[in-house]
Order: sequence, then structure tokens, then C-alpha cells
Amino acid sequence: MDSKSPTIAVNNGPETQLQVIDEDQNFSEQFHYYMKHVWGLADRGFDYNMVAVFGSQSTGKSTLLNRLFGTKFAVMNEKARKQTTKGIWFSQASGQNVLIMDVEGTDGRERGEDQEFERKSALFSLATAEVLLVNMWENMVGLYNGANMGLLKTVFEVNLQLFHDRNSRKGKTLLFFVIRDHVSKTPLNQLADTIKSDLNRIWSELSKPEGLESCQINDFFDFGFVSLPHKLLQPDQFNQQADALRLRFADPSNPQYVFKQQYHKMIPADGFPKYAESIWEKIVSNRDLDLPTQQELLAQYRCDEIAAAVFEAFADAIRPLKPLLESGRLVDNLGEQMDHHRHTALTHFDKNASRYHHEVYSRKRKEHLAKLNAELLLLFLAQIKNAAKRSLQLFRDSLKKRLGSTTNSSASSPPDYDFATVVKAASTKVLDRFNEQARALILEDTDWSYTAEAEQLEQELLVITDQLKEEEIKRLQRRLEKMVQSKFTEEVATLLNEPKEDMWSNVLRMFLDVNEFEEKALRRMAQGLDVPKPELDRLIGQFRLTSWEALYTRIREETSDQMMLVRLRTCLEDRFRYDEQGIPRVWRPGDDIDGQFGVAKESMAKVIPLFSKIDVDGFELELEGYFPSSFDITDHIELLSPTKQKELAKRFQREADALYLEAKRSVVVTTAKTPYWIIVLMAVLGWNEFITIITSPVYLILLVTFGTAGYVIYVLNLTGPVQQAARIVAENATRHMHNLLLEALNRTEPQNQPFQNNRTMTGVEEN
Ligand SMILES: Nc1nc2c(ncn2[C@@H]2O[C@H](COP(=O)(O)OP(=O)(O)OP(=O)(O)O)[C@@H](O)[C@H]2O)c(=O)[nH]1
Repeated sequence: MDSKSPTIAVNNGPETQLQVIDEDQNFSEQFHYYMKHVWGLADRGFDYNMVAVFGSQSTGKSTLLNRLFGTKFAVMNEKARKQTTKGIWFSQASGQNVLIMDVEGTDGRERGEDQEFERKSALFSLATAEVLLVNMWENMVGLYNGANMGLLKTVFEVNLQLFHDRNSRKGKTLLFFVIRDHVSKTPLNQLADTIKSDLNRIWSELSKPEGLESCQINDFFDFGFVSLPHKLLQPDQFNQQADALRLRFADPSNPQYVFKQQYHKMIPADGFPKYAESIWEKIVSNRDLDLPTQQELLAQYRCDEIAAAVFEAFADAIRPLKPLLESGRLVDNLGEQMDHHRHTALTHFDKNASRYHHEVYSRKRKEHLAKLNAELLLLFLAQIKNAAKRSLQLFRDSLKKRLGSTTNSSASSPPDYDFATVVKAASTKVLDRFNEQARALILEDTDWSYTAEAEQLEQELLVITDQLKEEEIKRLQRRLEKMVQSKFTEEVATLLNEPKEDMWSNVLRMFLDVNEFEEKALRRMAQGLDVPKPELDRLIGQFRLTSWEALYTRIREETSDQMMLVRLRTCLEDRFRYDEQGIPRVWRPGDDIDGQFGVAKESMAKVIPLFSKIDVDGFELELEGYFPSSFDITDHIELLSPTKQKELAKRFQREADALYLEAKRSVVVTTAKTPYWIIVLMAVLGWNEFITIITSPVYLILLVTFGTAGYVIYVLNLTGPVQQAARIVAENATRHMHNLLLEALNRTEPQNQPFQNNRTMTGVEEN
């Protein structure tokens, strides 16, 4: 309301006065605006004063006010001689924090016998003004009507009505009589005595309410008397004394300064328009006017209004914090910031609201504080939530960093930390930090708590610890698996390449040894990870299964068709093409190829059955209870099914045939003789080429190179491997030729078949 600019046309001059109550007894909506923007008094707190003028109509009241306070109240036109001031006008004393109230004159012929407005305006003035100026002519002193005695009786009556409760009465009101046109020789004090005796008489005649029977007029009023010379007849004296009188209102250092603290109605200036309005509303509606209640109501209204304005500013100030917190960030010094904003809001509230009714103010302050706290609680909770999240992240990171530093170390090397100690240290650090952050957020006069959040955080730390422990164990398991895999890769191939009776026992021994070694590492790590015994047993069982799986897979790789064929061929070659001392055999005519081949064939008979399954005989005791009970090792030892064994035997047979034929062919080659005349003929015919080669550096170098290579191959007896390499390279191209040769040989030597019965060299029965 107070921000609305005035729409009422002001009376006679610049807008410095306002008809607050019009002749129809309506209260002006512009009062708030004038207080704040025209008179600038709204922010003065109690630092303002208020004067009201009373008196009969057209007795120069407005003239007096204008002369004393520099106001511009309308003054009666001499010729018209009719009532000028209607209702109640307000203005500000020029250059002073003084509100002047020009009240419609009494005895006005315009209102006739209607004394109601007089009573209402008296009530209104007594409830608001510190000083009531009573304006009267000197010659009226001693007369009942002319001296406003009727009006004063009304004033006294309404005063008793207002302050019938002794406890609610605070201070007094100054009745300041201004006797105009003091032209007689009667001294002022005599005039004052006459007025005082009249007043006492009126007071004594008043019927006092219960409890106030014995009270005196001076309990409620102080009296002041002053006279002014005739304005028209003695203008100089009038002006001189009017100036002197003006100083009594304007100069606080004046010994006769009229505004004493005890007269002040103690209505804060910002609440005065509302107070005046509600009082007037009560007066107009003829309801009992109870000033203390009014002041309480005003206090409630104004405290709410002040709190709302302060809260708006407070909400604006903390608004930027919300999105930050909602985005999950931790706001630095949030506790301090919240405290600062709350302190500012309370200070502003206190500054404006503490002037009002104390109990109401205290109650409203509590409400205001509770509202501020409720708003800040949201920030507090958001920050706590973010702090907890950050704490979890910090905990996770610090543990990962600490534990991660060991992940690159060998699985077999002992851990350089104790998991429980590391977790405890990290957890304590994070919780301490969280508690510190949360504590810094707790504001005075709040019942905020973060115990539940701290407990929740602790629980979540435990969950993370378990997760990390699980991850760590998995990582450890993976490392161990890799370790055993790499060991099996090397060892299994070596052991299986020697297909002897004790082959499987060597493999199983190796398996158990490797496991034992890695299990030691697992136990050490588990101890560091604070793994309980049953869990460790489960992990070891799991590890053994995985390890067996790795071994079994590795062995199966080694026993694939291709690998088996290579292995069988290698074994056969070792036995057939090398003698007992390991020296390669060179077959010559007359050598017992068939016999040697038979021996080799005999030794190969047990190879395929040996590889048919992992033989765990002899390890029953060691393997008993070695694996988890759900695992039956007999389901995981078969390598070659009977069908597969037969198929392999068949395929190996062909390989063996080729080896046998190769040996036979080498004998044929070495026994073939070249006729001498052919040699002579070649020498004669090739003489020219021979000369060309030995005279050409290029041919000579090529000859020497190939000759040297041939010699080395011959000396080192590498013709076999070289031939084999050449054969593999040219296998496809020569396959056809090879078949033709086989056919030709079969035609020439049908009696030289290597196998006479249906038992093969691998020991597998032919179908
Ligand atoms: N004799 C005399 N006349 C005065 C004095 N002061 C004012 N007047 C005249 O009295 C008349 C009324 O003056 P106002 O100031 O309008 O009187 P008022 O009491 O405010 O009148 P309402 O507002 O109509 O009640 C004017 O014509 C003034 O010139 C004074 O001190 N002595």
C-alpha cells in the first residue's frame, strides 16, 4: 500500500499535507505512502514526535500550526468565514521529524449538534499524539463552551476509556494551551489557573471507571500554557512570541522543550499508519478501543510484515546456493555463509520489529528464526548428503590407491599392507572429516543433527569395504589363475612330450606342487584382507577347481588331433630314425629296415592309450578331499574317447607308412649306380660349361655357395630334415608325383608290405 503514489488532490499547495480522515470518516490509503515517501518518516523508528491541535472552528488553529511548524494547512478565507479544516489532516513540520495533526474544529455549525466526530477525533488524537495543542481566545477563558471545556471533558472521558487499565497506561499526554489574542492585562499564570480550576472541576465531575476512582488528572496529563499577542493588532510581538514558541517544539536543548520521552506513544514510525488506521477503524465502528490490544495487533501485523520482507531478502541471498548443492557440490564455508545470512536476517528483523510490543516481538522472532532455520535446514541436509557422497568417493579412491599399489606386484610376493588396518585408517579419516564438515554446519539455536547420516555413512563404508575386498580377492584369483596357467603351459608340454609310464604321475605332482605354492600366496593375501577362515577355505577350493580346469584345458590342447599326430610322429621318428645313442640312421642296402620299423612300432603301441585319460592312480590319498565335495575328478580326466583313439591310430598309420616308404626310397637312391661312360660323356660335353663357371665370378660364387651348403648338409647328415622341409613346402605340388611313385613301387615290390596282420603299431585294433 505504501508504495502507491497518491491520487488524492491535496489541499492548497504542494503535496506536503494529507487528509488522513476525510469528512465522511474514511481513512486515507495514502497515509503509508506519505509517511514513507513524502515525509520520509517511516524509517525513523521512535525518533519522531506528534502534535495534534484542538479548538473551536475558525480560531486560527491552522494559522498557528503553519506559523509554528512551517506547514501549509489551509487557512480560512476572511470573506467566506466558513469552516476550512474538515476531517483530520496530517503534515510534517518543516525540517523536523514531527507529524502535525490538524483536527476539524469543534462547535462547527456545519456539523450542528453532532458531537460524535469531536469524540472520535479526541480518541484518535489521544491514542496517537504526544502533545495536544488546545487553541482558545483569551476572552473565552472561563467560558464553558468558548474555552473548549466541553471538548476537554470529552478528552478526559475518552482518556479514561482508553487507559482504564492502570497497567496499560504508559506515560502522559501534554495538554498545551495556546491562548490567542492575549491583549488584556491579566497575566498568563492567572489565565492558566482559571483554566486549571475549570479542568479540575470537570475531572472531579467525571464518573471514573472501576479502579480509577481515586486517580488524579495529573496522573494522565501534564499541562502547558502559553499566550500569543493579537496577530493583527500586535503583529511584531505576535511574530516574536510565535518564534519563541516554535523553538520549544524545534530545539531539544531548549529548557522548555515540549517533547518529553514520557509523552511518546511508542509506536514505531513504520507501523504508525497501520496503527492509526486500525485505531480509527475501531473508533468508527464504536467498538471498545483498547490501546494495548491495538499495539499488540499492530506488533503482530508489523512483525509479520517485517519478517516477510526480511525473509524475501534472505531467500534471495541463499537462492544461488541451492543449485550448487543440488548439483552435488560441496559449498565452501556453508556453515559460515548460513550463519551470516541468518544473522543478517535476524538483525534486520530485530532492528525494525524490536520496537513493537515486546512479547509479540519475542514470539514473532522465534517464528521468524524457525522459518529461517527451516529454510537453512534444506541447505544443511543437501550439504550433508553431498559430504557423505564425497566421503564415500574419497574412501573408495584412497583404498583403491592404497590397495591398487600392490596389484602390480607379484601374486607370490606377500602384500605390503594389512587390509583391516588400511580400511580402518581410511574409514576413520573419512568419518572424522565428515563429522568435522557436518559440525561446521550446525547453527546455534537449532536442533539439527547428523547422527543418522553419520551412521548411514558408516554402513556404506562397510559395504564399500566388502565390495573392495571382493574385488581384491577376485583380482588375486585372476593373478593366481594366470600364474598357474603360465606354469602349466610350459610344464605340461614338456612332460607330455615324454610319453612314459610315469608321465601322469609327473603331471599330477607338478600340479599339486604349483597349487601348493600359489595357495601359500593366497593364504598370505587372504590374511591381509582379513578373510575369515570358512571364506578362505571356500576360496582355496575354488582356486583348486580353477587350477584343475586350467590344467585339464592345457592337457586337452596338448592332446588335440594335430598335436597328438605330431607327438606320435616325433616319437616314432625318434625310435626309427635314430639309434640307441641318438645318432641319425643312414639306411644302406642290407640294413634291417623292417626289423627296426617293427621295434619302433612296438614301442608306439602304448602311446595312444596312455593319452586316453589323465591317470590319477597313486594319487587317491592326496586327492581325497582336495577338491570341493561337489567336484568329481573322474568326470574331468578323460582326454581321448575310444572312437577318437581309433581315428588317431588310423591317421597315424598313414604318417608311419610314409616314414617307412621314405626310408626304403633312400636305400633305392643310394644303391642306384651311374655308368662310367656317362660320367666321361658328361665331362666332355660339360667341359665348356665347367670352364664358363670357373671363369665367371658370379657362377663361381654361386657354385662355391651351393657346394658349401651341400657339403655342410652332407657332413652334418641333415639331408633328412632338409628333404622333409622341402617336401612340406612342395607337398601339394608333389602329391600327385608321390602317388605315381607309390603305384610304381607297389608294382615292382609287392612282397615288401610292412604290416602282415591286422594289429597296428599303435596297439589299437583295426575294425
Ligand atoms: N484575531 C486573530 N485572528 C486570527 C489569528 N490567527 C488567525 N486568525 C484568523 O482567523 C481566521 C481563521 O483562521 P484559521 O487558521 O483558518 O482557523 P481554523 O481554526 O484553522 O479554522 P477551521 O480550520 O475552519 O476550524 C483567519 O481569517 C485568520 O486570519 C489570531 O491570532 N488572531
